[in-house]
Amino acid sequence: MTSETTTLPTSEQIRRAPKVLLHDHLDGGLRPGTIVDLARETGYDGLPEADPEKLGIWFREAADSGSLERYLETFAHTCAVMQTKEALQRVAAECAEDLAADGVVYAEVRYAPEQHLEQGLTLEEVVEAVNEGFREGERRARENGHRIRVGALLTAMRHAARALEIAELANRYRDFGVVGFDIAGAEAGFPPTRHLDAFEYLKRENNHFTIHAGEAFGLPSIWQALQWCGADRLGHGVRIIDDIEVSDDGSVKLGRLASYVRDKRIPLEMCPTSNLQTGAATSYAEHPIGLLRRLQFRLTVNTDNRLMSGTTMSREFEHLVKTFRYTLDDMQWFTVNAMKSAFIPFDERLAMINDVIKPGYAELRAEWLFRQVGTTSAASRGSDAV
Ligand SMILES: O=c1[nH]cnc2c1ncn2[C@H]1C[C@H](O)[C@@H](CO)O1
Ligand SMILES: [Zn+2]
Repeated sequence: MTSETTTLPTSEQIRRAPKVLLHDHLDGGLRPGTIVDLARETGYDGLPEADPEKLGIWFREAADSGSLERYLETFAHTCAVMQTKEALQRVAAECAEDLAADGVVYAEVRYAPEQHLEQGLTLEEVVEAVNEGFREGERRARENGHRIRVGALLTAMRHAARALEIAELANRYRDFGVVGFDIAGAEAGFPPTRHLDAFEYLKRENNHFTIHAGEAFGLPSIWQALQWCGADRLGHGVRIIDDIEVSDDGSVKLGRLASYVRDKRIPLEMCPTSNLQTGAATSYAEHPIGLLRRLQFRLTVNTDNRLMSGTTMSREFEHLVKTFRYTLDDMQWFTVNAMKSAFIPFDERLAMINDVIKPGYAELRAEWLFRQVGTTSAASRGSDAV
């Protein structure tokens, strides 16, 4: 049988397929050329390279250290050039444009407002500048024939002590471009319960949050994020694999925490390339996404930091297609999972799934029907064609 359900999608199809991105850092996705421009405009002289191409390579290599802590050091340069309203607007607009050009139809992009106050902006000014940038990027994308909707997630840094303040900020801008909250930064030594007050506040406000957990630290971090803090989703969560036993005969046994995560349909924001760089996984082939997909966890595919990982949503899917032979059906499964797990209202998620995602994949799946037949004669093809 020949149909798109059995053949692998091409790079072009992967790019055109509607995609949903839940885990992408604004300060981890700048265009290298923009960093160079902004450094010149704002007088930042700390960049390790002045040439955009070399700078892009520098970020990828510096982030390729095998350690989350060293990976995070590279953000000093991106945050350094994101300290004015104009810079934040430009970076946010380009982010929306780049995602849309890559076929992303819905994205939740996160950043830590507290990291953009060095030149006197207030937290509110930061949020409003980024929101304006996203709206501008959505407009420009539309002019170029793409449709995208971008929501912001406000991140608090886990080594700092401003989580409650940032959670309040997220709540205040809830109907104005901000769809949720997150904590990020070094995981080992900074358990999510340090910020329990922020999570309890958001729960009382019926608001949504995700927590980076189970990336550089294992099960205790995931357990705390879910059972103490009440996270709606897990940023990464790959280490849940530590609670799953695969025997030599192929049988699989889930521990209590892994069972809970699967039974409760807790969304896992998988970021394969980022995990290879920080040492959370050793190769695409051995990335837990393969097993977790087979076990039907609620998995989503994400970029984390497009600049540091030299990646895009399409590239992440290309790696998965090549490694696990995922089809368009698999891509749709990941995409519907992501849309179900988004922080916008249910009716909007449903409309995105039914009116944008499913028709988009259906169109791609139907392409083989319209492929032009060659000049081969019926005789040379044999007589058993149906
Ligand atoms: O993968 C990550 N794990 C933990 N923290 C991260 C990761 N990627 C980026 N961050 C941090 C660095 C950024 O400055 C911050 C806000 O986007 O979030
Ligand atoms: Zn992240």
